[in-house]
Amino acid sequence: ETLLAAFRGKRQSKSLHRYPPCRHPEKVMGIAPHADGFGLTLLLHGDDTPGLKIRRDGQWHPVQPLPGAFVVNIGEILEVLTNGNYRTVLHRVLVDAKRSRATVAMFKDACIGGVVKRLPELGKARYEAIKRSEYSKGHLKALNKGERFLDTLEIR
Ligand SMILES: O=C(O)CCC(=O)C(=O)O
Ligand SMILES: [Fe+2]
Repeated sequence: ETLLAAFRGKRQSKSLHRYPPCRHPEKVMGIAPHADGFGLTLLLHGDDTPGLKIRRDGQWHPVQPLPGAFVVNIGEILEVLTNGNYRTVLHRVLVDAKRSRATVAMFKDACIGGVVKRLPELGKARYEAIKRSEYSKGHLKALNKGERFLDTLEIR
């Protein structure tokens, strides 16, 4: 219930992606590695061209497109809300040599009273609480450096 409340009434945004084919797919990157910066992402494939890869156990694994099905991505904010019980996943997009690819990503924001922090019932915080507005700045800055903002919020 408190988790639902963190999402209720928050902003929803979308990105439409189109990745044209490229004869030298190894030379370009569709989307560089990142973790999504909101609460939850729903990703819909518009075709069955592969391209999405997730990072797990030090390797990139392909995500098979399933037209009509959503790929659900845990955003960094959901990781903080759940105090690390749900983990965000680093992902990237490679382009295809012959086929174009189209996706729609929907991002749902979340926070508690304007702050990104763990749900109060989840015990000792594993991440620093941070104002939603400050979080955005930090996330963007980290993104540009190819780093994860979450790593700087983690309390060690
Ligand atoms: O197009 C995709 O498969 C992924 C898009 C994505 O990662 C994003 O918009 O954050
Ligand atoms: Fe993403």
